[in-house]
Amino acid sequence: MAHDAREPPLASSSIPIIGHAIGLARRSFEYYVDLSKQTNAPIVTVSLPGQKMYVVTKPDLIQQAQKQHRTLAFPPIAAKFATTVVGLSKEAQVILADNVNGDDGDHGLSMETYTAMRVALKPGPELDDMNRAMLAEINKMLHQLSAETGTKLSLYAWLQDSLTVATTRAIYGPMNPFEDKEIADAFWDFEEGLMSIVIGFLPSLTARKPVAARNKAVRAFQEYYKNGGIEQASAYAKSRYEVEVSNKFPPEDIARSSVGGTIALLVNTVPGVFWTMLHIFSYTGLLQQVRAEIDACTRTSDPVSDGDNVTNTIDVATLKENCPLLLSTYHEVLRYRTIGSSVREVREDTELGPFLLKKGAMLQMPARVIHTDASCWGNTDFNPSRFLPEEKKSRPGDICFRAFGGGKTLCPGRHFATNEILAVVALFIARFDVKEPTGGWKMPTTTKTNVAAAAMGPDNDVDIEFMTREGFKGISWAVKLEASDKIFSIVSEDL
Ligand code: HEM
Repeated sequence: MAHDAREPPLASSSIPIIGHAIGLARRSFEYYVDLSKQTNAPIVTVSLPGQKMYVVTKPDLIQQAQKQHRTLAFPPIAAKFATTVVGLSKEAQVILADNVNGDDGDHGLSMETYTAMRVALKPGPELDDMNRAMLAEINKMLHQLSAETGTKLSLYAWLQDSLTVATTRAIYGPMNPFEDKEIADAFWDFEEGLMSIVIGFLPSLTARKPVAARNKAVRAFQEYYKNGGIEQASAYAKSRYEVEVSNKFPPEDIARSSVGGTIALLVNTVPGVFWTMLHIFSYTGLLQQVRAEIDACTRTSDPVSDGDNVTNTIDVATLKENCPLLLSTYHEVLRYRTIGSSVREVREDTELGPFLLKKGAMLQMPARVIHTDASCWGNTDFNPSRFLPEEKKSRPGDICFRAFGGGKTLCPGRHFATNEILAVVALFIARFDVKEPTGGWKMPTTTKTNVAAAAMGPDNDVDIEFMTREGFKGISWAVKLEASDKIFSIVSEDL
């Protein structure tokens, strides 16, 4: 592949033509880190069979790339990815392609969907309603655990099953298709085989299992819409649906797009809770400190004025104001455990700083490279105190934190996800004691992580043994959220 001297320096490979493709297949998200160490340049050119790719390795250059969103564009890639992953019809592809990148204004399915999602997910009454519905489900899911004596649990499997129902019920309402365990399992079979659908030459042959699982979930969504399930859904689901109907998206494609949309809802939140819990359990002394913060903002009902039953109430808004170590730990888990790469298509020859990017190439901005860069973070070992307000002053700019991407495509679900993760973690820690496994905690490896995800996935589950905390037996628990007018500023754009 021709290389202009003004393009970013070429990353070398010992095996010609396919060397980088092999590296990516073998090392997954760590390959970008290998490349950045090997070249020590702010951006490198990586030659893949049939595709030129640039990998940005420094946050300043990422900021510049984000500002050029017309020529370094995300929506065209998202549209192609969605088309393949959920199997959109030809008719739907034409509708989606119309003004896909917003070059002719804000009209069209692509642009209107982004706007609808951002509006419904921004802090305010609509998001509060969705969060409250989600928190009520989370409280039920923890209630079902109530363990007076030692109980064993496979942590990841439990989180995946429970959060799938809790989250999707909050989004799709009481007729939510994922209430049916078969549909929930079909969704996760589809998600597990997602990359084989993307890479497959003829997915219906080469990715049979995930395609069949996806189609099962699609049929369940078709039934849901036919039976009017959307009428009782959240503002988020309703506004997406209304945009699709007004753009004349065919009904089957609306169901397909809903299966695709559920990926964003679930795939990063489940590992987000899993890793936050494991890091808190395993880091010496952290569980006790975080628990003391949570206990201090748990309200216990007064048996005289509130009745005989003692109820402990946790307010997520209070947690976010009064538990700095819990928040710092969550923030650090995201730094340490996210890998998401913001991807852009180079739509015309574009200058990025002193470099020339060629039309047709793909631009990757992997969070993992920035999150493991010692020039941003100093010592990059896991440090739960890193994001405490007092520590923050001695850290470089927040542009180094890339867990939710940034710029125009900054994750609009970050507030919803943050509330969900903090609520599950806080309620679990407040209610239960966890027994340290014989031989200590072992963090699962993450080599099988789906590279399209934003968070690492564990290669194996972790079995935990837990029981109700001493002195907390027979207590009822409630979780609530006062109006979230004070948001937790997790990325520099929120400040
Ligand atoms: C811990 C959980 C989550 C993480 C780590 C995460 C991370 C990300 C990342 C890295 C991006 C790409 C940003 C870019 O390209 O610059 C993204 C985009 C997106 N996320 Fe999330 N996300 C999470 C949860 C959620 C949830 C719960 C929702 C929905 C309620 C959601 C909805 C979206 C959407 C719609 C986009 C596309 C935005 C656009 O293209 O404008 N995410 N997310």
